[in-house]
Amino acid sequence: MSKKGILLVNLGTPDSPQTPDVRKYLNEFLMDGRVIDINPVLRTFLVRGIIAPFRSPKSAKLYQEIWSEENGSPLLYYSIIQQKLLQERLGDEYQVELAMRYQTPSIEEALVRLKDNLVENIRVIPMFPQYASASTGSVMDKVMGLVRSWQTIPNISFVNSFHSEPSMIKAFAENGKKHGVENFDHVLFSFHGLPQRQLIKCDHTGKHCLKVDGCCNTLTDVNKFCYSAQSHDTARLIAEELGIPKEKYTICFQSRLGNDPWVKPYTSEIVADLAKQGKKRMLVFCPAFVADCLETVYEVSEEYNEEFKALGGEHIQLVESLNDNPLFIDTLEGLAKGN
Ligand SMILES: C=CC1=C(C)c2cc3[nH]c(cc4nc(cc5[nH]c(cc1n2)c(C)c5CCC(=O)O)C(CCC(=O)O)=C4C)c(C)c3C=C
Ligand SMILES: [Fe+2]
Ligand SMILES: [Fe+2]
Repeated sequence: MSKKGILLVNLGTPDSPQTPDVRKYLNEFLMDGRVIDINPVLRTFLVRGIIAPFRSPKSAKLYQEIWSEENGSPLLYYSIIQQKLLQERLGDEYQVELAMRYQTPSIEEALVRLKDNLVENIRVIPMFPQYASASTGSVMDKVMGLVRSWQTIPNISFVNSFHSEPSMIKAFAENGKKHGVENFDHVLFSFHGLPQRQLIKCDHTGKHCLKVDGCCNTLTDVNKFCYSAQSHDTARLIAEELGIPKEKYTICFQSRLGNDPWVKPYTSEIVADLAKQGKKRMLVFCPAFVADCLETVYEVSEEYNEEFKALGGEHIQLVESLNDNPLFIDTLEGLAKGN
C-alpha cells in the first residue's frame, strides 16, 4: 500500500556560518516577495546592493556564536530530530520529509522523494504556529509553484496555523515550568516581528488591523488570520496554562529589520522599560519558533540579556524552544493526521 506523505518545512538557515554562505542565504530569503513585500526593483537594489553585502559579515559572526561543531545550526539540528521523532511516531504508513524554505534541505528534493515513492497524498506542515504571509504563506506559495509543473498533481493539503493547539501550549508551559515562573519578576512572550503593512494586507475587511484600538489583542472572527492576533492568543493560552496573571506578562515583537514600522511593542523597548522599572529577573518565551535558532539563542539569550543587564537588570532567562519535547511531537502527529 502506498504511504501518506508529510512534509515539514521550517524557515532555513545558512549552509555554514561563513560570510559567503550567509550571504547566499540572506539573498534567497530576503529576495522573497512575501518577506520584503515591496516593489521588486527596489527590493533587488536593497537586498543585493545593501542588506546582503553589509549584513552578511555581521550575521556570519552571530551564526558562528550559535553554531555547534558537532551539530551545526540549531534550527536544522532540532528540525531533523523533530522529523525523526514524528516518523517514529507515525510508523511505516507515513513518509515524513523535512525541508527548509530557503537553502537546504530543499523543498524541491523533498517533494521529488515523495513523488518517487508514489505517496497517496501530501500534507505540508509549515513549522510556524502563527500564520504570516512571510513564513507560512511563503512555504505554501513555494510548494504550489513546484507541484504546478507536475503532470499528476497529488492530493495535497496545508496546515495554515496551529497557534492554539493544546499540546503545543502545554509543551511551551512545561518548558517554562522547568525554570519556575515564580522565580521571575516578569514574563515576556516575544514573537518574531513583522512589518506593520503585512498585517494590514492580511486584514480582509480593510477596517480592523491597526485601525481599531487594541485591534489585535483578542482573536475574533474578524482577525482570525492576523499574525498579531494569533500571537496574542498563543501567549494568553500559555499564560493561562501557567496561571500567570495579566499584569505579570507582556507580549512583544523582536528582530525588526529596516526603518519601516513593525508590529509593536518592540521587545528591545520593553526590555529597557522593565529594567528601568526595577525588574531584575525576566523569563522569556519565544512562541513563534518551534526550534531554537539565532533569534532565540543569540538575540534573546545574549543580546537582550546584555541590554537588560546594562540598564540594571540581573538576568534574562530564555525558555528553550519546543525542540524534541514529546508534547510537540503529539502536536505534529495531530497535524499530520489532520485531527
Ligand atoms: C523583512 C525581514 C523579515 C521578515 C518579514 C521575517 C519574518 C519571519 N521570520 C521568521 C522566522 C525566522 N527568521 C529568522 C532569521 C531572520 N529573519 C530575518 C528577517 C525577516 N524575517 C533575517 C534577516 C534573519 C537572519 C538573521 C539575521 O541576519 O539577523 C530565523 C532564524 C534562522 C536561523 O538560522 O536560526 C527564523 C526561525 C518568521 C516566523 C517570520 C514571520 C512571522
Ligand atoms: Fe525572520
Ligand atoms: Fe490584526
